[in-house]
Amino acid sequence: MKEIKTDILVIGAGSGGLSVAAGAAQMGAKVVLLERDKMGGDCLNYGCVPSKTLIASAKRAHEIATAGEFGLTVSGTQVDYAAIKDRVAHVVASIAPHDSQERFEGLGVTVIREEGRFVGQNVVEAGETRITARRIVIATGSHAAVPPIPGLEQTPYLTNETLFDLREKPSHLIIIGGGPIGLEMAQAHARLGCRVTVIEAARVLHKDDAEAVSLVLKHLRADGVEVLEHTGARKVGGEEGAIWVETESGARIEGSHLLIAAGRRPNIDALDLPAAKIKATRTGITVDDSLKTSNPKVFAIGDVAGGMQFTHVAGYHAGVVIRSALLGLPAKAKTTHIPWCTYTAPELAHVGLSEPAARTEYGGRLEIVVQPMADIDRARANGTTEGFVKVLVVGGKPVGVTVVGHDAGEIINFWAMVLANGLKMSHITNMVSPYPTVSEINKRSAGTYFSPRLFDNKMVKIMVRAVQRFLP
Ligand SMILES: Cc1cc2nc3c(=O)[nH]c(=O)nc-3n(C[C@H](O)[C@H](O)[C@H](O)COP(=O)(O)OP(=O)(O)OC[C@H]3O[C@@H](n4cnc5c(N)ncnc54)[C@H](O)[C@@H]3O)c2cc1C
Ligand SMILES: NC(=O)c1ccc[n+]([C@@H]2O[C@H](COP(=O)([O-])OP(=O)(O)OC[C@H]3O[C@@H](n4cnc5c(N)ncnc54)[C@H](O)[C@@H]3O)[C@@H](O)[C@H]2O)c1
Repeated sequence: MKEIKTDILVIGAGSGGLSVAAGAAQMGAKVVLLERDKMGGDCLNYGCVPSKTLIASAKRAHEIATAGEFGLTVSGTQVDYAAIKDRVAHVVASIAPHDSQERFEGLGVTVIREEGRFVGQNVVEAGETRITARRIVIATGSHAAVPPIPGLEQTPYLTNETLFDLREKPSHLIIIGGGPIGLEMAQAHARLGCRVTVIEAARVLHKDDAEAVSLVLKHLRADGVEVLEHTGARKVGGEEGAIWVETESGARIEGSHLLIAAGRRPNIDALDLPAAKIKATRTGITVDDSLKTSNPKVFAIGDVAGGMQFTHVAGYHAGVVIRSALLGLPAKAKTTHIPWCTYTAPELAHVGLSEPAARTEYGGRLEIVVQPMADIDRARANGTTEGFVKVLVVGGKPVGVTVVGHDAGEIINFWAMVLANGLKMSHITNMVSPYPTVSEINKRSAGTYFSPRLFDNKMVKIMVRAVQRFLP
């Protein structure tokens, strides 16, 4: 067995692990990085990148199908599902060099392509190598949770790890789970000409603003997606190409393919966490707000830590750990300024408190501003008038924002900046937005907030009359 001593050992070369490894190595630390599968983790290989690339094809298909509204006649469009998957693979391959073993070795990281397993409090074995580290960062991510539905184990099904390799277009895709994965893939497939049924045990996108979700649902249904809510899958069966699902409400759905998108489980089974006295639950490794596990020499970041499961959160966690493990500075991971976006059409994005949480916390002090997209001239020109920005304001400061509409994920960036820096609505009125842009909606939201204060205010009217009397 080969022995290595290092400053930092990172287990998992996905969004979180790669960011820690790159940062630590470039700041002069000795870094060892373990990866048991593909460099780049879920986001690059089985998650964000392939899903958003597939959505891009679906968006084109939809634009062509609705070109008539813009005075264009298009005929004879064919969907070549295999060619779309070729493009998905091509885009993944074009990003892969950034996450590659070669690039990281070039940064001075020792990359070992083996599975890591704890054999002591700060000792990990990976293949024929034993690594002893001053600090260890677990960034092993998550995998698709497969619910214990009778018959599922004997039935062929897809997960996010196999969906993007599928080359024959499903004639009828049944999806169990109406979270971000389920809905993004449902709409993309419907727009590519598949029949799609989503079975959701609770309500779809249950973490998001209910009013915004209902707009998303309206559009999904208009695209032909059948969405069954508040009913779980009771029984599943069938064979390749002929799958059936019975729901708790008694419906029987027959389709060609089944996608399981029913949440995530942390990748912890191979780690032998008890050997390092690290505590975990079903949802992830237990961490404090500095991302330390129950073993103070070991951190856990990203999906495996069981909190918000997004690439940008894994990257943010990496920064917190670098500050603490490398520079010895106090660092805490917060969540109130973390945005997210579900890339359906319309997109649905959020940052900060939800409306129910803000009501509980602030009661009567909460003010709500809703700015419709239809008031924005550029949205009219673009034909994307559906949607709104909803800002939850307390004492002049936004505490939560939901955006639903075209490019909501782009618009939420602005509000992420506002919340991260504790800016007020008055700061937003100071800016000037170029006309005509869709992002004008942000400034308009601040205008909508201040309008009643300015225009429905007796004192302002009295003051203006008085000033007008004395002005030369
Ligand atoms: C279909 C889909 C779409 C998504 N879309 C988005 C999106 O649009 N935006 C967004 O922000 N997030 C999205 N996500 C979530 C995002 O992919 C994850 O939050 C992100 O990848 C988590 O990063 P991570 O570093 O924690 O884990 P990962 O990126 O999964 O990396 C973990 C790595 O650890 C390796 N590993 C595991 N165990 C071991 C071990 N014992 N030893 C060595 N290596 C190990 C794994 O092989 C993997 O490479 C999506 C996820 C899915 C499934
Ligand atoms: N755009 C993005 O940023 C993006 C996209 C995809 C995924 N992600 C990340 O990946 C995570 C996982 O996504 P997800 O959609 O799998 O998870 P999720 O947990 O958000 O949604 C899973 C859904 O499946 C339902 N469900 C579970 N068991 C079921 C059953 N037996 N029958 C019917 N419904 C059932 C749940 O009620 C839930 O609504 C997300 O929470 C998010 O953090 C992000």
